[in-house]
Amino acid sequence: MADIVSVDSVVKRYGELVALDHFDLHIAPGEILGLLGPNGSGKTTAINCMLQLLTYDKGSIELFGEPMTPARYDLKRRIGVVPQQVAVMNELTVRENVDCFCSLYVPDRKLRQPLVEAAIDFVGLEDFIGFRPRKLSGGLLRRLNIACGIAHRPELIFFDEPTVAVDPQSRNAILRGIQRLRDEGATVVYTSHYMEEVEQICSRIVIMDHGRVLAQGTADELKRMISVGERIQVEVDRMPDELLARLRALPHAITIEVEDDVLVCVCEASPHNLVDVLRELTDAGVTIGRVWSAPPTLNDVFLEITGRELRDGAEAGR
Ligand SMILES: Nc1ncnc2c1ncn2[C@@H]1O[C@H](COP(=O)(O)OP(=O)(O)OP(=O)(O)O)[C@@H](O)[C@H]1O
Repeated sequence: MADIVSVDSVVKRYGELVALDHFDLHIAPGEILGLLGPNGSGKTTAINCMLQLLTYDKGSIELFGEPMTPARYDLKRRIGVVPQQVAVMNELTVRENVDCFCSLYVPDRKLRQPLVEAAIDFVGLEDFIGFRPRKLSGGLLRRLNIACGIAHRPELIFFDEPTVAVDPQSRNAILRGIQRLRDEGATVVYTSHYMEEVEQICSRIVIMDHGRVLAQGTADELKRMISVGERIQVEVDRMPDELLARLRALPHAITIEVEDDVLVCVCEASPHNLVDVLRELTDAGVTIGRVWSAPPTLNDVFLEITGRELRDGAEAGR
């Protein structure tokens, strides 16, 4: 089937700054595509170019197999946007807000009414229909933002960091909702700083930085692209320097550190890593507590591919 989104070699400059540098993106129908990148990597710029909210300098963008231009209202009607900043009208109630956004696409009030009800049910705001936004918690506001973006039943939906500053219950409701939208036939572009969310719901992930695509694939494919194969952690009572040196000389060791009496060994993939580490520890007479071994995370992928943490300092505490 033809791609729903085809972005080819798009260049977007803000003065001297190249925000998109020959950016490519192809999305098949029914995908939940995770667009991952550190702050300032160009995610929002890419989305805004696709939506024609920004002009770009070079390249081409097709949506639903048609060239996307600012005047293609027929295509825009088939798209839903849930922006990063909550964008609702404070003087309107929850129901009026959803109705107002939906009316931009569905002018007929009779046709609109069931769509508005369905969107409110979808995000679980039935008990709040008469509330004005300032009476809603951060999580409920985000859910209202989503209802406003999806009420007209778009085929392609952009979620730009929809779970920032959201309580865990609302976050889970939002993630389940996105999966349901996909199950009902929508294609989704999802940007987030939270890798566990991306891993949970996205069928494919694109990692970008400096306006370029650095890697793409399923979470498992991305994990196989990097050198890290395993992270072994062992509780130890002590760690003599010469033992640390021996561990660092093991054939597949990448980094060996001790953090709060836990030895953390990041290794390349090999069937013998755990046996090798434990043998060195027992030979040295170190007392061993709990032992964990885990495959690489998307964070490892991100770090190795971009050289940067996905979360910046302000958000790392979440
Ligand atoms: N209107 C603008 N004028 C000038 N530079 C801009 C403008 N908007 C964005 N930029 C710059 O373009 C680059 C890409 O920004 P963009 O907002 O697309 O990144 P992002 O990946 O969405 O970041 P974040 O995760 O923080 O939302 C950044 O260096 C940013 O400072």
